[in-house]
Amino acid sequence: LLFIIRNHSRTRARNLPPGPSFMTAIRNLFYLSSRPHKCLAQLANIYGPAMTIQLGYVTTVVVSSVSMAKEVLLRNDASCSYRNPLISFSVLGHNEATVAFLPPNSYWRNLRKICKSQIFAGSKLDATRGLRRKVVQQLLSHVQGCCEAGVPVKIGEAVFTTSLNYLSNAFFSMDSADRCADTARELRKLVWGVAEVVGKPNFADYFPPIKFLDLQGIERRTTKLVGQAIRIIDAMITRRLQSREEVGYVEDDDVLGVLLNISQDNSGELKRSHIPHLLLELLVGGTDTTTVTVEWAMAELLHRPKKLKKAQIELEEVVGKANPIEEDDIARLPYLQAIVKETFRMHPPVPFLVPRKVIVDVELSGFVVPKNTQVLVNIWAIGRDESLWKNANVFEPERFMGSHIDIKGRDFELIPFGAGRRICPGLPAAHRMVHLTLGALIHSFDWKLDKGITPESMSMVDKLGFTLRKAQFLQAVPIQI
Ligand code: HEM
Repeated sequence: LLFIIRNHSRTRARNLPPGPSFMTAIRNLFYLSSRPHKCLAQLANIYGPAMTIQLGYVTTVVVSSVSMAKEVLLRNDASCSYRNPLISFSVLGHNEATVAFLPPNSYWRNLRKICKSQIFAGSKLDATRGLRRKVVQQLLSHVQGCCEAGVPVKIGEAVFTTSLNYLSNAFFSMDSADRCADTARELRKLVWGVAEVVGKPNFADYFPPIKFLDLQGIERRTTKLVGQAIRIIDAMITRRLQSREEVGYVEDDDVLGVLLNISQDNSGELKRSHIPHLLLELLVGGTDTTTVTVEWAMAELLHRPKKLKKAQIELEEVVGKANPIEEDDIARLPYLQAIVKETFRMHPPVPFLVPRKVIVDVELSGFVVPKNTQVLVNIWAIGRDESLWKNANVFEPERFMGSHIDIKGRDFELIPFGAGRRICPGLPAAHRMVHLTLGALIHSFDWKLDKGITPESMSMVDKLGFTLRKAQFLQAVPIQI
């Protein structure tokens, strides 16, 4: 109860956006903790597109419309670009070394610049095209194995492995098939574990006086997992530095090599001790988001098999039956692109963006949002807004055919990667990976649901953890085309 209502009456006194009463907040307590995106969207229908809700000690303003999202992310981008470092992300100094939780200061700008120019620039991604081709080929081999054995594929698990293989290859030249296999397996377990534990709502975030009790054990578990992951990455750094010393020069143009070079040039752009945290952040942030997108897209296509057929026909016509899909094909596959956009509209992996915080009083359409307020942009609600999208709850990729709407942060009806200065830096990599993986899965195989499940009976319920996942993971049976 404390989680929801503390200071409720005090907040009413200020010129804050309206919000639910004490009793409504209590009635919604259970719902709020399990499916907050939906609960807050329903409350926004009553209180309006800017709404105040008291979460324990944290006054929170939730915005749920295109015009209010523009107020936050465009007009007031500078003042709304701070973060509220959650306990899970602050263990072992993680928040001081990572892009997502630093305040928008000069060090954060350095890290963004490094991401933009050294990791996710078009030329860098072009250079790692072969890596993505390879890991997607490994995924298809796994699916082929399941196909021959007649067993279903756990789509989320398989795509998680693929995304992580790609990132760890690009970051550390680590191939799970080679001698580093043990380290790769260990890292996989840890990245999965970190995403699990940081996705749990931690009451202590909203009620700091009980933080020291760590009642849910989240701080303890995160510290353990993050600590183990950092040690593994640190060991890789030590090995890399040793081989640089021994050999004098090693061919290490992977991300780790590039980051080490930057940290050694004494410009202060990047601290050496921050490299493991930064790499861990990118691994965790990049893997789960891409995975749930592909899993939801596959789920929607199995839920509506005619759309799956239509996508397969497009792939056959553009790519050719006997050819594997390549990244260059994506631009010539408008229906595949429409499927991905429609998936982002209905199932944005990060439905509130990463929570923002204002550090000065900010005026939003006549309301005053006082300093230290947390600001959530409910992009799930925007994606389901019937005034923007006809039949908003129906998966209809056709709505994007011939539409100018893009996902790059300019069209506020669809901002799965956020917008403004905090927009996701991994967007270019995610764009390639999601289209390539999904395209390959449906181009190489036909799919049916597991025994006893029909398109009509399959569950499409979601659950919010670190990302917005399917509550029941998707299993599907591949069929040779
Ligand atoms: C489908 C895939 C992805 C989605 C939907 C997604 C979505 C998001 C969103 C909504 C934000 C917050 C933006 C805001 O506050 O306005 C974000 C931030 C971020 N994302 Fe992604 N992301 C994806 C993939 C990736 C990948 C592949 C990486 C890196 C490998 C990555 C790294 C980051 C980082 C470092 C931030 C923090 C940026 C900052 O605070 O300045 N993301 N992402």
